[in-house]
Amino acid sequence: MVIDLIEDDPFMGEALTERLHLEGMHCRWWRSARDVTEAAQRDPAPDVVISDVRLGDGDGTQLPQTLPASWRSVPWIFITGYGSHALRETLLARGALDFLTKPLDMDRLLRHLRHLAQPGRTPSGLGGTCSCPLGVSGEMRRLYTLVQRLGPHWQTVLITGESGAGKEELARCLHRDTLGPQRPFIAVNTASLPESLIEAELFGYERGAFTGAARAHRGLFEQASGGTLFLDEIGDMPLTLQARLLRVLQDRQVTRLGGEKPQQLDVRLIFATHRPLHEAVRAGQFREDLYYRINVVHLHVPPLRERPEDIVWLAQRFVAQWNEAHPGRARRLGAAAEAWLGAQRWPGNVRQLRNAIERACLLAVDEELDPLLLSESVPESVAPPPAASDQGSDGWCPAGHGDGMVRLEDYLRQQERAYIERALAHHGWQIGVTAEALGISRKNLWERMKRLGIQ
Ligand SMILES: Nc1ncnc2c1ncn2[C@@H]1O[C@H](COP(=O)(O)OP(=O)(O)OP(=O)(O)O)[C@@H](O)[C@H]1O
Repeated sequence: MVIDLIEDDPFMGEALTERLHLEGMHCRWWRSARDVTEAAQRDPAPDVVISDVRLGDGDGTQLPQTLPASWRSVPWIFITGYGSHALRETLLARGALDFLTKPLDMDRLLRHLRHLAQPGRTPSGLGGTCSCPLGVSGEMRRLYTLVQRLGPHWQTVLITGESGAGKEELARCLHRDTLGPQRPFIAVNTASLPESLIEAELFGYERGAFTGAARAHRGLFEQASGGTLFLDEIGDMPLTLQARLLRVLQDRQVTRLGGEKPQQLDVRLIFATHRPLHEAVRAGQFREDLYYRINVVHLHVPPLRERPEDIVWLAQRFVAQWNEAHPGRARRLGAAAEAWLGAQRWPGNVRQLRNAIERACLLAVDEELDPLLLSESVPESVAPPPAASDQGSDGWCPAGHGDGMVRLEDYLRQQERAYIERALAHHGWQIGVTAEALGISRKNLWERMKRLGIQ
């Protein structure tokens, strides 16, 4: 993998190139906007660009626009000593992979580079005006490209992905971008409705169709007419209803319960499930004919842990949403909080991340969110509960100063030690494998173990 570094500060440039060479990466260093512009006329584009924002002879953020298109289509990471939240948002929205402030979080930079170097990854770049509302990772941008290609014509779409990964968010995005926000979007969780009610809710009923049907009721198919009906948890739908749904898909008509006149169906149906449907088919819990019928256009939302570039981007969005809804109680993520967020696996996906941010925003005393506060919102976080002997009187915090708090450095050191020990145990104390899993070099792991007293 070829990395191009654009950096006018000689110390920073030298330190970075040396470090990347030590990590076994090939890095070319351009000291000015002019140098890289000349290089771009004669050399092929690298695999990734790391660029300073303020260059002696130009603005690094404008540089991509002046370079050939092939240079814009690779990932760009911006680094700066003068970070602003607004600039960060703008660059990420434009498609930058990340925006790092100096002093650089080297581990985070290396994580990105190693991730990009993995075989089979198709990184995406700045794409000019491209702005993906789903995330900044290559995976989410690819999904968004698919959404745009689908256009308004497809009538049936299947979305799969773990719970909380963003299936409904994708469905809403598909609806907005291809049918338009003014059309109806109706979401229904088929697993949350009692079996006896689902049919009446979906198909509607005529007056007197059953005891208690005092007046006619428009079903969800009718209510979503001209727009989208999003049917969530389709894998848990009862078999009897599956048969009825299949008929709807075949005839594209719906009839109210107790009614006689079928109505033409003018609705896009988006089905979603967190269950592997083919397994449900094999287990006899899902009709095979229905499976083939709905599995024409299939979009898969990867879990958050498989697209770590999205974590901080999403977190920033949630903080920005909080700030908008709570004027005068501004919150912001500092480098420590971002590093902590990026190190989590988020088994509950984006929903869990959103909840953690909202809770921390609510409970925070200071503007900058404390990683400790965030970790309390994530019970499955890498942070193990402190040993009983370490707990303060209220049981949540290691004893330190008189107020029950410990210094942040001590807390982070404790977390780092526990995480590395856990990783080592998981990988049978094999240094090489553990270092690779943690995204650091063997040497780096040895150094950390020595510093943290891990034997
Ligand atoms: N790309 C995204 N941008 C902003 N918010 C998102 C994104 N993806 C998910 N979310 C938020 O995360 C939460 C969970 O997302 P969503 O409901 O779409 O997940 P899901 O996969 O449909 O979950 P489930 O299977 O449990 O229904 C929601 O609050 C949603 O707004």
